[in-house]
Amino acid sequence: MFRGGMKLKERFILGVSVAAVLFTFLLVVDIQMDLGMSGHHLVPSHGRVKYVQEDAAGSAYNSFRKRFLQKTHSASSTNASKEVDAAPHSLKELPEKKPAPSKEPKEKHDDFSDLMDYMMLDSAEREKHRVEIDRVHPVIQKSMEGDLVKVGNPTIAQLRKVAVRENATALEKFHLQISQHELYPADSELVDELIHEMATEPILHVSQKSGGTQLKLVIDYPNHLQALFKPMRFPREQQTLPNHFYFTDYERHNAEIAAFHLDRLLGFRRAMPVTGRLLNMTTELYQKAEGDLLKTFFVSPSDNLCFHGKCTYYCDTSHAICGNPDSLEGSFAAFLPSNDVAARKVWRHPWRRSYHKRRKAQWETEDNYCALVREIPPYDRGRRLYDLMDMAVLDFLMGNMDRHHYETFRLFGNDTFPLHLDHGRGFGRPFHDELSILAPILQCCMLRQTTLQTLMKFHNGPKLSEAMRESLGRDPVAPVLWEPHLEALDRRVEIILRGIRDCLQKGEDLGSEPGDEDT
Ligand SMILES: Nc1ncnc2c1ncn2[C@@H]1O[C@H](COP(=O)(O)OP(=O)(O)OP(=O)(O)O)[C@@H](O)[C@H]1O
Ligand SMILES: [Mn+2]
Repeated sequence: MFRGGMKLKERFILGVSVAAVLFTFLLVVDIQMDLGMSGHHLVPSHGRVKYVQEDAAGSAYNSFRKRFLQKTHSASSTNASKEVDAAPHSLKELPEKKPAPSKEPKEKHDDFSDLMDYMMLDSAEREKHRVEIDRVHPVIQKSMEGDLVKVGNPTIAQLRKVAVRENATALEKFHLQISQHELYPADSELVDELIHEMATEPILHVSQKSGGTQLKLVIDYPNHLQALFKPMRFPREQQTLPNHFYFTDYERHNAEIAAFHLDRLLGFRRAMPVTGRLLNMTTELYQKAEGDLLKTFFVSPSDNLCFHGKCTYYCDTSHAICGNPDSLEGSFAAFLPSNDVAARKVWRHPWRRSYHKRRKAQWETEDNYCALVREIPPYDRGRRLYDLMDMAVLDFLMGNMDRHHYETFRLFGNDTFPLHLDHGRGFGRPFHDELSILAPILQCCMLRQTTLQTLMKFHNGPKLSEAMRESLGRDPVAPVLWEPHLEALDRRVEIILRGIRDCLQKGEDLGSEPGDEDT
């Protein structure tokens, strides 16, 4: 009797659990597809929008081939298409290309051991292979100029001949230790210190940052600590609106936080430290603002304190940033050194987009665009072109299409790293892999060996998503990313590896695929 009762109870609990799981599943599907069953839409202010669940790794490639690389292929009658047109030959060192991974969960893990084998080859063997696959330039750059040469890596303090004062603040110390090849060393304690200070120190003053298209505030703390603040505008689940161009997409504060962690995990260390923080709208913003910024504060119909600031995009009453009811989340990026400590040079990115509704950029139409770039200083020598490949890796992983310019510190000359700045438009479309962001890598067929090794490590070892989850878990506004963005990272790592494999394989022509030509 008693046992029978338990069974009934168990059955009941089981039934309820199954129903709950099913309901959650339906709700998730509903929200993803915006079918309207949940009765709540993610984008109420912009009406109903359908998101398309897209792109297995393979189909993403095909669409990229069609859009960008096919032209190169069809122009292969000119002999200027070596970069992407690898002629078919036999290949002894590398195993045959494995079938493209599909969405099937049972699919065998492709460990890319062929790439591992390649990295074991010595220079002579690599050279032989390069000739065999008919490539003009090496694909994977080991040591030498493309790699980070750490012999002689002077810091700003050394070059400017200033001693670091004992009582210098964390940000001053950070600025002075920036070196020719990285913003901070792998074991930097200053980064944690800075992050802690930006997240906890009292806010003394708030003003608007001039320049740039969207609202940004300069936050002043005690001891000359300064941060660049980007406010939260949307919940984490909000995706890029399908009809928004990358250049009109809203900036996401959490993308700035996540990009810093991603840059650090990839071993680049070219992004300034960023932390999340929950602010009190009244005491930490309204009461610390003045002048033009102060004039834009108002109380919304639902009694929340709001402001919109002054800027080119989305700085008006209908795009106000409001407290909920009185707290506001934001990203805080440590301020770069001022111009008198370390002036920066701004470079146009060779693979920048057109930033025009209808126009295409040169790299989208030019045959063999990479060969042109390779001729032009500073891309003709040293680390810079490899740095652009790293930047493409970072941007592809987070889906950032907004890389029009980049900056370097002048005092280091040309043989220095590009700063990874401005990632507010990353992490917008977790179900879409934007292959065109990989154009530099796929058109030039080149990557730094250290970057490849890092990607391989994350593909075969503990996943990048896990490392990010753990790293972001320490942020004050964790969870920083919506889960699908983390899953996208692992999928995209594999896509990059497949791109590099294609580059290393004979008979692999990124410019074409059988039956692909007329579509
Ligand atoms: N951490 C920082 N400290 C100081 N200045 C910064 C920092 N990050 C970026 N900047 C500067 O602020 C300017 C604007 O930043 P950002 O690119 O993030 O804004 P934006 O609105 O996205 O600009 P745009 O619309 O032109 O892309 C940049 O030119 C950069 O030089
Ligand atoms: Mn920007």
